[in-house]
Amino acid sequence: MHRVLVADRYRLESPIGRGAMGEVWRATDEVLGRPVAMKLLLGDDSDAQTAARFRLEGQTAARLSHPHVVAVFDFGAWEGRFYLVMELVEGRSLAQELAAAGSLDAPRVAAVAAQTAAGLASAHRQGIVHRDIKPGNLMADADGTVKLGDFGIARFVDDPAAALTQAGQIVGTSLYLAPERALGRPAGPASDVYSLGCVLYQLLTGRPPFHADTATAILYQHIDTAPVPPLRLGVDVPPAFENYLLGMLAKQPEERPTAQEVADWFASGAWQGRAQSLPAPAPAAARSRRAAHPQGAGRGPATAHAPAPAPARAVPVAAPARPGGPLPAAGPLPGTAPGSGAGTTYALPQVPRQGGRGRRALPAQRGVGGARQFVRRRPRVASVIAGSVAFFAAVLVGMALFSPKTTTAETPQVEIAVTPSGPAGGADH
Ligand SMILES: Nc1ncnc2c1ncn2[C@@H]1O[C@H](COP(=O)(O)OP(=O)(O)OP(=O)(O)O)[C@@H](O)[C@H]1O
Repeated sequence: MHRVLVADRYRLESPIGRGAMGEVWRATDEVLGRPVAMKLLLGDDSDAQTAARFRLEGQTAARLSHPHVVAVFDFGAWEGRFYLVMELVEGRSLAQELAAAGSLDAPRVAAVAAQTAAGLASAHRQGIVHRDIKPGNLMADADGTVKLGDFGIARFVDDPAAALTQAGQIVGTSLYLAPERALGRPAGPASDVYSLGCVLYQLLTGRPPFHADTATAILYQHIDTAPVPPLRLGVDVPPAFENYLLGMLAKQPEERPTAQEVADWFASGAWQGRAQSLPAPAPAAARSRRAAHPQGAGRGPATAHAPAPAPARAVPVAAPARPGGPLPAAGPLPGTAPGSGAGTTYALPQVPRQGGRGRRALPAQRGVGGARQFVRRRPRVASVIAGSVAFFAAVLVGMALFSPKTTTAETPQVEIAVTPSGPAGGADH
């Protein structure tokens, strides 16, 4: 295969690596006389679905032209194998960078955030969701410029027919999968922002926000566990950076910033800021407008924002973790009200939005309405609590009515079995 000429034009020089769908080669475009990267679909994987996904990767990426997206030059078939010709990124992926360094410092991660989010925003403006943001798909060239590649499982937001995955199958890596996708809902631009948040968290701390022995356990954590703030892990990161990152990891898609907002915020240098004050609730009009576009699809190009973020909401914090120690066990998000003393609260800095768009306040901030919101978001938890209360009441009434006149020491013990309850709609992976 070495020094082979593909399609009478591309001379294969040396292998770069191999992924799930194909092998990537360093090659030379002999017509234009420039180095390129060529992905060749693996011979033994060339079923119709894989070939369709491979073609879609080329067509999707070819629609994008952005300094932080790997450019696609050509696509074709040669000797029964599909190939994709791309811009050659002379460097290494962030997965490799991470493996070599363990973790990256805050300025480097902020640069990665700004650049990747800018590339992502350009895809979102085209109606394209990447769906597979992970360190291996972020490539850094020799001067550290990051480019987003591998649109292999991207699909157009507004084209459900383009779904090339089998029904019920969640494509993507569970470590970076947004909660809504773990629940089997479609991916939207906000899902990419969540995945990027997971990647940034991993770059900063050396570990993804959630990890467990099984993909299912990880999915549950994405749905219902608050990430441990990086500062609690002993990571040297400015509080404003941490707050914003936790906002990208919000469980509700509509509470996350858009990719363009992420790009602008990190590029502005606001991440170097200090602690935020407690948030003010967003205006009702802004909330309803936000809810009308939960995934951010169909928005026009995002606008530039002022560098200083305004706090918008508090982020519940998980139990303290020992720096460098294991993550706390999975558990439900605490509904801790700000200032309740049950845990530190963090304010999410909010980039001002054009037209006064704002982020929703957390239930705890909305007083009585917060309880209603909690019940709406956690129907199973609420029904388990209600059921347990009713059960206890029935037991007490029964004991009062039917128990013989005995002393406390003679009263038989009542055992109550609590049935564990998980999130609805858990997905197979
Ligand atoms: N345009 C490119 N320039 C330079 N290296 C590239 C380019 N595209 C991919 N690579 C490298 O080639 C290797 C294989 O990439 P590929 O996209 O096929 O798989 P992957 O992203 O590692 O895994 P998967 O596709 O299974 O998610 C990776 O090391 C990647 O960094």
